[in-house]
Amino acid sequence: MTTDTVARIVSWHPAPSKPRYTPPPGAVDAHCHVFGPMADFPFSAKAKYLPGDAGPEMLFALRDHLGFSRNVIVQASCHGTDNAATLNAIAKSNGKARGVAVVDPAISDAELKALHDGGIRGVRFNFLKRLVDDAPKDRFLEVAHRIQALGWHVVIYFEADILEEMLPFLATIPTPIVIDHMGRPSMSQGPDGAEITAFKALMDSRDDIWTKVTCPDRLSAQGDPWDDFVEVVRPLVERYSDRVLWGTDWPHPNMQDNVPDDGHLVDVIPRIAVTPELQRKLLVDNPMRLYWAEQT
Ligand SMILES: O=C(O)c1cc(C(=O)O)oc(=O)c1
Repeated sequence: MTTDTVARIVSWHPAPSKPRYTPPPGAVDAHCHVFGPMADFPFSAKAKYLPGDAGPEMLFALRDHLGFSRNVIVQASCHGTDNAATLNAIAKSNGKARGVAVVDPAISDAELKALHDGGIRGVRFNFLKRLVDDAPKDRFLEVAHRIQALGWHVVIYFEADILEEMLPFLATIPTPIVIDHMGRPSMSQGPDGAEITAFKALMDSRDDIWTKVTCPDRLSAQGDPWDDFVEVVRPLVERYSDRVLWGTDWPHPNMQDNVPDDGHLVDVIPRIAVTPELQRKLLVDNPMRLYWAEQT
């Protein structure tokens, strides 16, 4: 993408409301991103969108505004396999952020170790054709084997229509797996719909598959306050209470036509995790086990 001719996209709310719900102390926003700033951290030549700057200062201000304590920063596709922007944000967080990288499968062991020292605890494999040009399963599998020694996990982003064909690949991954946005099931099919049922079967196939119960704004067919999402996701949070993570998804890549209010996203939490215990697991215990294991 040539960065001098394309308008830069703003996909986040200019002034998110203050949530009514107060997260428990130590709550982790376990899925968010940073974009740039571009002058310091240019976007990938292969990026499928060109966002405005949404750097660490903005992310940490939002964290505080929403009542969270920590962030897990997931390398956004617009930065390709150069994790410098993500590492920069982690370095500026005073220990309050860790990250998930996207790597070139040819990465050296020394480079992986440097990512670990910079706060990375997982790698992301992205299978969305609108975001990446290729997703080589055989090479991803090699990476998954190599990160085992570091105690990392893999984060996988795919859509419900390819769940079936992903199953053999997922079964061979030797590390814990985190599925982004539940593999994007249809919410309009309801809590017993075919797509969420297939997803639960995947969750049942291994006890080390986790998921992010994120993105009502992306997945709901109804819009804010996303009642269809709540109806489908609440049973999931109860059934897999030790393997669910929550995040804002800020700055909401590609959501410029349907920008969510982050305060409203936080107010979904007590509707999908209906007891203080479920909320503590979702927001504190679970993400701490995956990302700050040495402190648990
Ligand atoms: O659905 C998306 O457009 C999207 C994109 C990215 C990314 O560009 O990395 O990350 C996400 O979590 C979601």
